[in-house]
Amino acid sequence: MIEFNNVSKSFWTGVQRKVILDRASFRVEMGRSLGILAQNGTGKTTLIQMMAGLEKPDEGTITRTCRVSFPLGFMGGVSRRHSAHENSRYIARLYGLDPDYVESFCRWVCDLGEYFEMPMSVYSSGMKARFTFSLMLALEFDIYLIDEGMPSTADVAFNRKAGAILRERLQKATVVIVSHSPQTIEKFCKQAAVLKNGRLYQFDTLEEARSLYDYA
Ligand SMILES: Nc1ncnc2c1ncn2[C@@H]1O[C@H](COP(=O)(O)OP(=O)(O)OP(=O)(O)O)[C@@H](O)[C@H]1O
Repeated sequence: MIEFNNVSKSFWTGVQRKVILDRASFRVEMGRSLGILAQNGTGKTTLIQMMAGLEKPDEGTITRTCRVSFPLGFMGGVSRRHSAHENSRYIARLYGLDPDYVESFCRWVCDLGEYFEMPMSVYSSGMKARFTFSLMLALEFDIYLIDEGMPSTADVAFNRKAGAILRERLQKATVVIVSHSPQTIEKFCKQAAVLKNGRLYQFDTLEEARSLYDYA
C-alpha cells in the first residue's frame, strides 16, 4: 500500500506558486491497479516521484508498506559510463538478486545487440528507455510505477514484447500509471483517478474519471 496523508507539494517559479498537491489524502491498495489522468504540466512526474520516494512532500506524510519500484524511465542508480551488461549485474547485487538472471532477462527483453556491452552514454534515448524498462521488469516489486505508459520507443517488436511481459506481471503485481491519455490507462487499469487543482479524485471506473477529466 502507498498512503498519502494530507500531502502538499508546490514549486515556486519566481513568479507564482505552482501547486501540485494541496493537502491530498489517498491510498493505492495492493491488487488494485490505478490509472491517474492528468493534463500535461499538472504534476504527473512529480506525483509518481513522490510515490517512489524520490521527491519529498512539503507537508504531510507518504507511507509505503510494500516494495515500490522506481518510476519507469528513471535513470538514477544507472551509470552512463558502464554498459547495460555491467549495470544490470550491479543493480541485481544491490537488490540481492542473481546477477546472471537479471543480466540475461534484460539482454533478452531490451534486445540491444552489441550495444548491451557498450557504455550507456552512447545509447539513443529509445535504447536507454528499453534498458531501464527491462531492468524494472527484472526486479521484483509489489507496485510498479509508470510515467506516461510505455517507454517512448518506436520499436514495435519491443513495445509488443514489453507490453506482454508487463501485463503478465500485473496478474500478481499492482501498477500505478500517470498519463494524460485515457487510452494508455485503459490498457492496464480498471480503477482511475484524476489529478486536478492539487487534488486527486478517485473513481471506481475509468468512465467516471473520464467524465471529470473531459469536463476540464
Ligand atoms: N523544481 C521545480 N521548480 C519549479 N517548477 C517545477 C519544478 N519541477 C516541476 N516544476 C513544474 O511543476 C509542474 C509539474 O511538473 P511535472 O513534471 O510533475 O508535470 P507533468 O504533468 O509530468 O508534465 P509533462 O506532462 O509536461 O511531463 C510543471 O509546470 C513544471 O514546470
